[in-house]
Amino acid sequence: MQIPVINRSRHPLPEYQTAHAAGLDVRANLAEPVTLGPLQRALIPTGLFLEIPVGYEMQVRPRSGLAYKHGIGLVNSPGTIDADYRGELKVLLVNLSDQEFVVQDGERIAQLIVARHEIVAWQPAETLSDTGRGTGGYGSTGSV
Ligand SMILES: O=c1ccn([C@H]2C[C@H](O)[C@@H](COP(=O)(O)OP(=O)(O)OP(=O)(O)O)O2)c(=O)[nH]1
Ligand SMILES: [Mg+2]
Repeated sequence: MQIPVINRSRHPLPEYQTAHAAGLDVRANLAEPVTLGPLQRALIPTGLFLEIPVGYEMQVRPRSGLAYKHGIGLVNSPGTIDADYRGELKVLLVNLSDQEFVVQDGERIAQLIVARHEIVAWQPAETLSDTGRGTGGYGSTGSV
């Protein structure tokens, strides 16, 4: 898929790091490093502006290495980039560890996945079809 992109960052475009990676690693574009204290969050700019095709969305997902080693996640995981968004792609990092974490300029902070989505037309109804599950949820099937 081709996605028009304006790169106003000092860094390369997001890239697949291995042959069959699902996610394109995206880099922070920072004039100076950002320090995240425990439980602090920050909207990190990327310098990228995209035009995602209609009928598709982009998901911004955490990197497991940052999550495991430093407790860095995304507050809104997965972030959703809409096809009609023309602003700068930003990444909402949160520090879930008890140590400070410094986000460096050019650091790969998240990964981007493009996915097709349906467009819903609601069909108002009075009843819904019967199922074995019915209204059960939230652990109704047990844990073992
Ligand atoms: O991690 C994210 C999430 C969102 N966005 C941008 C693109 C997206 O299309 C727009 C709106 O995001 P969302 O719909 O999740 O936020 P909202 O709180 O519903 O804002 P809005 O009222 O603008 O839709 O913000 C990002 O750059 N990064
Ligand atoms: Mg919205």
